[in-house]
Amino acid sequence: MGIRVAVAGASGYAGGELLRLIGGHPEFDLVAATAHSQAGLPVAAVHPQLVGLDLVLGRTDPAVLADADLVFLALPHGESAALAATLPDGVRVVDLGADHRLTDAAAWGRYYGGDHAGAWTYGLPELPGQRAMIAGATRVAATGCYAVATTLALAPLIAAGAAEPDDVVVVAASGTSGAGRSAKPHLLGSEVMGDLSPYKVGAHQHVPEIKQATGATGLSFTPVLAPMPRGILATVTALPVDGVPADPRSVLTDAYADAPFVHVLPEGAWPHTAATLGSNSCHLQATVDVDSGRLIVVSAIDNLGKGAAGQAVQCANLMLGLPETTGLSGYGVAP
Ligand SMILES: NC(=O)C1=CN([C@@H]2O[C@H](COP(=O)(O)OP(=O)(O)OC[C@H]3O[C@@H](n4cnc5c(N)ncnc54)[C@H](OP(=O)(O)O)[C@@H]3O)[C@@H](O)[C@H]2O)C=CC1
Ligand SMILES: CC(=O)N[C@@H](CCC(=O)OP(=O)(O)O)C(=O)O
Repeated sequence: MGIRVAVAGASGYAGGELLRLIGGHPEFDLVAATAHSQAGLPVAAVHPQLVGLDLVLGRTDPAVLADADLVFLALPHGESAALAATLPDGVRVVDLGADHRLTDAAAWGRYYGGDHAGAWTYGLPELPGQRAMIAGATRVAATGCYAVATTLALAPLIAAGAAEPDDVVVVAASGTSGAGRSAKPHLLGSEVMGDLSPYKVGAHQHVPEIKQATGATGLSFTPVLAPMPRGILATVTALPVDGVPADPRSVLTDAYADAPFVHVLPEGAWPHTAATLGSNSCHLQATVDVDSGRLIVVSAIDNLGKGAAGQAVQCANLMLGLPETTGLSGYGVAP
């Protein structure tokens, strides 16, 4: 018997990707997968890509989950905190939702509303010192999808004193699975195909999370919905400190020398989403804008991989004393 893991919210997009990764993980045994409106259905009826996984979705009930060694929560914002509070201390928990990411209660109230449940250990192993923090934690709040792509691009530049923290501009495009699987008119094929549309302009909930994770003090973030199922491409620009650009690419290369899933691409090669699909990788490239002198970093991830389920498994591996790469691939699926 391996390590007993359970997934709450298994009928959703992030939950489905978790089930796929757990199925290929050499140390994990899936003991429960739960849902809400779709409880009672076989997993393969909800996720046809998982045919052969003979399990019925249970109800999201603490009694079903408490028997696991580790529980992944892939629930809508606001649902994780109440459930997690009912799980025994001995059960490790990785929450893919936002409930426990922010340390600042005022920022939580401004962007999410309702009671602030308090912060857990932040689940981005590539931040300095964070790998050890995650390894010692029993509760981890995995990073938001846009926050993964942006933070991996920006945090080393601010930490190295290469980028001014007070004037950061990010424009990031996401595939539609980033919005979850529940039916919404603006996500219909007829609405999305052939279109690029900005949304939550000037008021996206990942702004306080990115500022917390990177040390940025002034951040303009514009998300764009893109006509593809998966992937995030974030373009991050910042002013160089004292107006003198350091080589941003070498700052990133040094920062991620020991990070198995972050790849600074060869000079001249630029990240694109298709190359990261199905992987737990983040692809980065950086340069200095010849006109404005701003530092530019482009970052690509699979929002359901490094942006959600892959990153959650990476954190779970660390919490359980396994190599962080166990059961995860840095290679994408193409074409
Ligand atoms: N999609 C993404 O790219 C990313 C998502 N995340 C986070 O992961 C979490 C899940 O996201 P995602 O998979 O996209 O969402 P989905 O909408 O695709 O799935 C939501 C899941 O939660 C269940 N659910 C819905 N309402 C309730 C409720 N009231 N109580 C308990 N369970 C409920 C659904 O069950 P049922 O279908 O049976 O109703 C389903 O299993 C969110 O917190 C999201 O922010 C994080 C990073 C990236
Ligand atoms: C395309 C789209 O709508 N994306 C969602 C991403 C949010 C998400 O998935 O939540 P976390 O990453 O915070 O968990 C949005 O912009 O709100």
